[in-house]
Amino acid sequence: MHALDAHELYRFFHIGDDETAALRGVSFHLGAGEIVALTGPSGSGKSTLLSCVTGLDEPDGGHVDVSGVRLTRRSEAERTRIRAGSFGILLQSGNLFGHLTVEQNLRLQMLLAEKEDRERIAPLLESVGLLHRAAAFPSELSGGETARAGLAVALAADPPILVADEPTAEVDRDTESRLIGHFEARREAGLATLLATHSKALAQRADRVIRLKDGRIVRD
Ligand SMILES: Nc1ncnc2c1ncn2[C@@H]1O[C@H](COP(=O)(O)OP(=O)(O)OP(=O)(O)O)[C@@H](O)[C@H]1O
Repeated sequence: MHALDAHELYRFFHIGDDETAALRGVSFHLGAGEIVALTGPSGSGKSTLLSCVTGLDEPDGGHVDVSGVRLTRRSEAERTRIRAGSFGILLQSGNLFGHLTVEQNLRLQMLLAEKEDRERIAPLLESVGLLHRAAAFPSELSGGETARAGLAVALAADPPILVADEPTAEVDRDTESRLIGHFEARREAGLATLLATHSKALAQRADRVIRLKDGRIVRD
């Protein structure tokens, strides 16, 4: 049984008479202890796929299983419950609550996943270069700091599946290697990691690369 299974996912968007087929029959799996990099040009469907596999969006066709449990076409409450127990998620829309500090956002994530561990907060913030911003509110962070705080939140509860959209987009090289270290530690711990990325350095360290083009998986 895989940590994540996507079966023949389709997703269409309509604006007026125009239809965009963002996903056209995408199937893949993600094993425990595996890092998979999702690559492809802008508009190829990466973000749509991440939203569908986490149950934040519903595919128009196909389905997603999380550790063998069907996530697709469940009630919102059930999807939320499965998501809280299985996923750490950083999408482009962000994952920080604006009325909470960076540290409070991390603690909330741990509470939601029922894995509170205050000892982990400082080392985690340090590793993303944000210890000095623990008491800051999201509105006080730069773009790069926001992305790193969001990644710390997604990692906070050691989720069985980490899903992150461009986790190293706005970081310098040193921070990127530290973040890659986090992903590799997850691999060692048998946790699954799915990363949409344009970073060659990151894709090279993945166990597998899945490349999307026009909503389909293609070979390089
Ligand atoms: N909510 C939406 N409404 C209409 N069209 C959408 C919507 N979301 C995505 N699309 C379209 O679906 C296609 C896939 O978009 P998606 O954001 O998944 O691509 P991407 O590979 O993540 O791109 P990027 O690398 O630029 O983030 C694009 O043509 C996009 O314009």
